[in-house]
Amino acid sequence: MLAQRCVLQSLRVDQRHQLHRNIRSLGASLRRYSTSDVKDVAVLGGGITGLATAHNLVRELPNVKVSIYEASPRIGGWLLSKRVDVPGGSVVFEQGPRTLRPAGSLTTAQLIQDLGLVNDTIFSSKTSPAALNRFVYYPDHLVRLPVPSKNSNFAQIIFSILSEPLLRGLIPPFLFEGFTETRSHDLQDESVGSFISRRLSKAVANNLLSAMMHGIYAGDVWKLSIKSIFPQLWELEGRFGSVAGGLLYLWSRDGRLVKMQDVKAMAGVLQSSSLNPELLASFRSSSVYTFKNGISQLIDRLAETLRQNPNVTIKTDTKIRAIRQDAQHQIELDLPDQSKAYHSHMISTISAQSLSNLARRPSSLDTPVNISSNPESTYLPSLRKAYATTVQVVSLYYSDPNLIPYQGFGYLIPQSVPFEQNPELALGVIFDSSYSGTPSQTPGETIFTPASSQVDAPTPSLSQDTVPGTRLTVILGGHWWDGYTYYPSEQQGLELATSLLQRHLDINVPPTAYNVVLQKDCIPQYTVGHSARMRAAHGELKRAFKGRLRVAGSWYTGVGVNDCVRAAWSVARGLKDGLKTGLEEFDEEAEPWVMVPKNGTSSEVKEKE
Ligand SMILES: C=Cc1c2[nH]c(c1C)Cc1[nH]c(c(CCC(=O)O)c1C)Cc1[nH]c(c(C)c1CCC(=O)O)Cc1[nH]c(c(C)c1C=C)C2
Repeated sequence: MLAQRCVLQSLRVDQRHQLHRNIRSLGASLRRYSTSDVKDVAVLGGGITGLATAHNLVRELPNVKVSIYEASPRIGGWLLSKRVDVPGGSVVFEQGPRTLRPAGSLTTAQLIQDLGLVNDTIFSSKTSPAALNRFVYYPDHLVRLPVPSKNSNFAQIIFSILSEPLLRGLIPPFLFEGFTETRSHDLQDESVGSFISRRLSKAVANNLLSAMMHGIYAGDVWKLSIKSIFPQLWELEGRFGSVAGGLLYLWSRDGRLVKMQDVKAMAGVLQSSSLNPELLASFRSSSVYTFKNGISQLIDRLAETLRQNPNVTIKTDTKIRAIRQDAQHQIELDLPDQSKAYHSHMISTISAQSLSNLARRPSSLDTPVNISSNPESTYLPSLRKAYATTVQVVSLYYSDPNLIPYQGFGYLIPQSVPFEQNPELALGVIFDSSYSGTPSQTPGETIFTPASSQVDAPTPSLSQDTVPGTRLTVILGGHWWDGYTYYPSEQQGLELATSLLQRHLDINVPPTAYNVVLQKDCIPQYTVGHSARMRAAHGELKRAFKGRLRVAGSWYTGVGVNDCVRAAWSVARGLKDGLKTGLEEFDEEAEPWVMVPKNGTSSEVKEKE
């Protein structure tokens, strides 16, 4: 409550009035919209967003029936961990996301607490190698990114900035950013690469930002949208003429820039949550976390809890063929066995393109049409061009715990690395042993010791693997494979990964165990124009489905697991509050940015007019 009051106090008078006007108009729409209209909700998609949406629905609206429709035989989507037997024990191979970030993710914290997973959570402290040691491969060796911390050796930082081709020449663009020309008013969006080249330099875009885009989106820095991916940077340039000028201004006021709707969401979370202070303290002191049996533990526990609820049905192997609204405004679904199902509301968490395909106009239902070439055939044409990158995830376990001389989360390979150094078209390598806990040989004994006095060992008591060793993941493909119709086989993927590791890390022994998986179309790409397309989709959803069909998930408001859990929370709450589509943040009338105190509790921030 204190944090909420401080956030509200930090708003300008006119912003506070605007917030009160919004609350009044929300109250008015609530009077028109009764939650008794929400009787039974279909959730399309059984990945993390779908399951978390169902969880929040039964929490918020306990009398409502929820049916989850999943096209494949298993639930969980991209979150999948596999425990594999190896000599002397077992190790966990992740096939998709593997860690979660605690920063700014109260809704995920609440979910973990609700599911009773706190004691199975492995936290990596902010001073662990996983947090401090980040490497980029450039041009033919690993470079540790200088991260200033209280124990930093500044002489070493200066030396690496001067001697490393990756970092040399980095300082002048940052020093002069404040003096570069501001964008023209007509520019509505541009690529991350183009923005960074304009404000800093092309080398920073190609060498550093492209590596970062590989690690998050497996995407192309020259296609991803600055406005969607780094909205604060875009806003700072727009407001203050330069990012540095804006940051300086915020720093001098001890504030940060956030979207008004995030302030409201935060206030909502704080109001409705009952977070355990110990869990909050663990969140504050860690950089990433995962679970003892891998990230799938979140899915397994969610599914178990949902299955125990008599109001929830999970239908796997059920591929919906079409969606429409019937004469009574109910959502009508065409099921695979030619029968129909009716629901008062539906929340779609499947891919934007699949949804656009399902929401076809009646005239186009009997004839097979290609929606990407005929926008008129769907009610949701703005979603039809969305696409995602495909990656191959090659997980490897070696029984030697001292196989590599590096400790850290792993390394990323930027777009600028020449083909001869990356003929495998790899995006990066993750050192999974860095965040997954330390297996004990005998109870209480830890295997690893920190590489230097700068770092702490990971939590010794919890560990994913039951035997010591080195676990690595090589990620191949991403945007390099855009337009491919053929991908490497499992055997080829293994060969590509091991040849890369031999060249980059001098690993010359075969892995003790491995797992190769192709994740087709797994990371949605927020390319230039994403926010404009989403704004149009918001209008299309409102017009065609009048609040009965809403969307959530990685295709819209953030690709991370935390983003999906947050979207699930807000779409479920929105159903209770009568909001319309799940894409409200793209609405033309969405509130602007506001400045709030840095920690939500510091002194009041006064904004310059
Ligand atoms: C399967 C490959 C994936 C790559 N990116 C993602 C996946 C699933 C999605 C993703 N990765 C990160 C984020 C940011 C926010 C978050 O939820 O943590 C997202 C949406 C960051 C990240 N990337 C890697 C790690 C270990 C992390 C988390 C921890 C951290 O930042 O410290 C590694 C990594 N992911 C990919 C590659 C190529 C890669 C290489 C080292 C692609």
